[in-house]
Amino acid sequence: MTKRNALELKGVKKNFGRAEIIRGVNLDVHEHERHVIIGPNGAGKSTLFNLISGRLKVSDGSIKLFGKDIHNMPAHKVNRMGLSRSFQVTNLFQNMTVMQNLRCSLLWSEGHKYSFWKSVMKQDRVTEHAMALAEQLNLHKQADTPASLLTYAEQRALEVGCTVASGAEVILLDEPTAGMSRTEANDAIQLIQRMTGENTLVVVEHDLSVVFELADRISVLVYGEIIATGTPDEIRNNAAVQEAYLGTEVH
Ligand SMILES: Nc1ncnc2c1ncn2[C@@H]1O[C@H](COP(=O)(O)OP(=O)(O)OP(=O)(O)O)[C@@H](O)[C@H]1O
Repeated sequence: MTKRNALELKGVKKNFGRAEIIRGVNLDVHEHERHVIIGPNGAGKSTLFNLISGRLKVSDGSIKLFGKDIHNMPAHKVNRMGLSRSFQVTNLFQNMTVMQNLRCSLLWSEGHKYSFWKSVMKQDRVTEHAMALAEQLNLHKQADTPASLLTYAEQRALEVGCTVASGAEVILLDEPTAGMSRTEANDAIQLIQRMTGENTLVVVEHDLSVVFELADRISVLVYGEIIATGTPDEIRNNAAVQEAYLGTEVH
């Protein structure tokens, strides 16, 4: 049975001035899969994420989310259509507590405006859901702690929690284990696996042990082009990938 595509990129290009940074990317991300994008520094991974999430306009080509065109839609509309990009730590509400951050994302998923925040704060249902998420994130003991006082790893966990709480089916995570110790990174992978269950996940990641642990499929972006897409084993054994990027790291 053919798998439904959550995301479909066809001939996507992005120029900055005369520099062509994304050079005709074709990429299918299947529904429910964990798809990791790897590539050397400057390959264009962040730019690709910015194009998918609507932060940047494509210069050419198309991007579909569950069959609907989303390229050149503003980021908030792409988000409303079911795609959420992990907020960087700096985008958490730093002065708000863990619970308030989670509530905010839950309310966004239900379409409330932030201006209704105070009245809706009383809703027991939202509170219960936020507490359940805090427990899943192992942040329930810090439920009333402002985000700014959490450790770095806890902030990244909360960021994942808020992304999941926002109700998107497709989740983009940008280097979710960057700056973490090995133990923290392992915990973060487990948390991502636990929290994102049935979601479709697209992840940019540098740490190859994380990549091979997390990915159902991997795409390798080199110099603005995807040179290979496949299962972790296929990518490990792909001669072009080894030559262009992975080199001895695989071995
Ligand atoms: N707004 C911009 N204007 C001009 N050039 C840009 C812009 N954004 C990115 N670039 C250039 O595009 C190229 C790809 O950058 P990008 O950040 O997408 O790569 P990356 O694969 O995410 O790199 P890294 O792994 O180091 O984060 C780089 O040469 C960068 O300088």
